[in-house]
Amino acid sequence: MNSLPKYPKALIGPSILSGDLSSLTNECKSLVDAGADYLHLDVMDGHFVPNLTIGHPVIKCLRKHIQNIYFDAHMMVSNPKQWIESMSDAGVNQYTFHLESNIDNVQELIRKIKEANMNVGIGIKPDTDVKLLEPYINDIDVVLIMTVEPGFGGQKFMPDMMTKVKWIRENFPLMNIEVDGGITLQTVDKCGEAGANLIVSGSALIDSKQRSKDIELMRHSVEENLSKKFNIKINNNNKCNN
Ligand SMILES: O=C(CO)[C@@H](O)[C@H](O)COP(=O)(O)O
Repeated sequence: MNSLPKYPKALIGPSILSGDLSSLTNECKSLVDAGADYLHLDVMDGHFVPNLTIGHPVIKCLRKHIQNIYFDAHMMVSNPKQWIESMSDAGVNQYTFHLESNIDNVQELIRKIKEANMNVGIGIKPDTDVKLLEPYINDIDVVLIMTVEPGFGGQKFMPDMMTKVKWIRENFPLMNIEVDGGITLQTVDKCGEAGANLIVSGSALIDSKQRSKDIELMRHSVEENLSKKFNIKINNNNKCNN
């Protein structure tokens, strides 16, 4: 079984979007060596967002070179049902789709992702009401709160999104809450203070000259906040299992 830790832990998942995609394996290995807890893979289809990135053929090749890390696929695609089997076959551990994409039946989509042996995430864009997630939260593994408009790396963090994170942490205390977009050493504190525990950081970590230290600083900030504000205890085994 591919799993996240049972209780919310502070985990750092670098996004490879701003990395050197011509050397994806090396880029990912360097992030894993620097202490990444998981890798966040941004999949874009040019319809749901105005950008194109990588798909399952690339991820499948990547998986042949990197086995011991959890792959979190952020599916910024119009038809998330279409890619479930191929992403599972490519070695993806978590399939996060967007509530705003074309979905006939959300529960059926969740079921199909689980049947394909992947964890389920649901993401929402900045303009989407967090309460729309409520009917599904107990059936999924991760909620993804976008802190920028999806589509591009290097955008500015939207602090207003922290009210959504707080609402989820207060109402679903054990939920894995992932935040993504504009997260740096300057903005990560706000994420942990609001109750986020899964931190996606792209350009800040890719461009860093001290990735290992920055990953550690980000993790420490989130651990401190989770334990102080929400009494969520952390143990040392932080890795996600693949
Ligand atoms: O999903 C996305 C963008 O759509 C993100 O994963 C970004 O790639 C994060 O990059 P930074 O904002 O941290 O540079």
